[in-house]
Amino acid sequence: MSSASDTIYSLSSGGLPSGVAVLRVSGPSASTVCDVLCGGPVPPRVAALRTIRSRNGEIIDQGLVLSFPGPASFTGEDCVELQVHGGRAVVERLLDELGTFPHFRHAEAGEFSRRAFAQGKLDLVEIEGLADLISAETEMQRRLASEHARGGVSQIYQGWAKRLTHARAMIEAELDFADEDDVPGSVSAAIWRDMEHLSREISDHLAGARTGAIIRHGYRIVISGPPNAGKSSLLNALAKQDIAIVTDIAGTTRDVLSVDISLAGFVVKLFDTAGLRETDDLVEREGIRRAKALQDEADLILCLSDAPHGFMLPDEGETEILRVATKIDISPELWDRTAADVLVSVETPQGLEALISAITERLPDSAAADSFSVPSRRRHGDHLTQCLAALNEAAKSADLDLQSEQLRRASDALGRITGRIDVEDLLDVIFSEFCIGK
Ligand SMILES: Nc1nc2c(ncn2[C@@H]2O[C@H](COP(=O)(O)OP(=O)(O)OP(=O)(O)O)[C@@H](O)[C@H]2O)c(=O)[nH]1
Ligand SMILES: [K+]
Ligand SMILES: [Mg+2]
Repeated sequence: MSSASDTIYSLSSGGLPSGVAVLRVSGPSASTVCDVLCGGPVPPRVAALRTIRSRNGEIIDQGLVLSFPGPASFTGEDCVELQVHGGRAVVERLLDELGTFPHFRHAEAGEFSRRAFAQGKLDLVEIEGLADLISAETEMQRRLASEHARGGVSQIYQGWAKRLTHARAMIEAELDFADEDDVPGSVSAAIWRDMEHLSREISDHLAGARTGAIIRHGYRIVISGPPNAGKSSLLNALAKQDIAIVTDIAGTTRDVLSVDISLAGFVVKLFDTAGLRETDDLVEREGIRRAKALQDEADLILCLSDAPHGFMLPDEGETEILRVATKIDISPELWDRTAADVLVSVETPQGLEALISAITERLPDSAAADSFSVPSRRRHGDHLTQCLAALNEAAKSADLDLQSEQLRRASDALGRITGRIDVEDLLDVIFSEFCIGK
């Protein structure tokens, strides 16, 4: 049975063998590791070079020992870290040895972070940021994750929560003293002015959710157009890899093909799709259905055509579209300046740089100072939307009781983002994203 009173341990560094392996221990008995295996206590937060011996005095390894007495540690509990040689047998032996300590057990995935949350060292947004930081693969993902992990976004939410609490307190006061004349009406007016500002701030922040999603999940570009427009050829050219089959037979691509490329620090997901046309071929029809479905989820659609009047623009939807003229090596004279947004040929090749620039221009602006203070997850966006709805309800209502109740809802919604309230059901989901040792 896992219990919070256990002392937990695990390898916290990556795959073995490695130059150095870091083993982490956290819990009430962590410091006994220094006493029993490392020849005695070590000074807090200073690396101490020690010979590490088993209980029966056999030398296991020599390494650095660090002690972080709680609460000034990652988990908030007493922690000890052993930096040893990263050989499999060394690590195995040490883990075995730690397993023999009373009330010690191996940590579960994310358990160190979960303890940090339980001890109030980190809130949920910071923890999610940490999980993202560990899995970050692009520069933008790293910057987004870092902003969340270091508490920048939590600070914003805390500031908002404080203003909501203040507003509620003032309204409650007005309720309590409604019969008396000594609550100045201007207090209430000032509160509602601030709530209006708050509402706008939250809306602006919510508008950044798309940026957060693009950074985490990638910017989705669907390549579409009639058969033989050169879609697969363009995918291959942009990916600089021979991924999709290219032939002069119309209807070559049926399944959706996808490849990730990296652009200006973002993950860009390119999708090659079946050529759009009327057909009785069952397989091709399914491919076309999938192609159209994908357009709905796209951030950008590249509509390809090798003839000026051949563009098949989607009928509806708000997705941005770029008209890309293809194969312009064949008959460049067909194309006047307004017929397409970009002109390319994969043969010569030409126009690919211009196409890449046009795509890059449409990526979120990473230069703005607050580009990374955006909601990074769906759950944040959902709670913020609830918060905003309650706030707007409160502002509309003339009844003090209702105003107070709606403001309470608004701050509860904020509290759920950082995990201050009512998130028990969420915890397993969030911490399961972690690897063991974090
Ligand atoms: N000259 C020239 N030919 C091209 C160019 N791009 C593609 N082609 C040719 O056009 C034909 C069709 O290209 P694909 O890339 O298979 O076209 P597609 O749009 O994926 O076709 P489907 O998958 O069948 O819908 C192939 O024979 C390509 O070699 C280009 O820039 N210049
Ligand atoms: K083809
Ligand atoms: Mg194709």
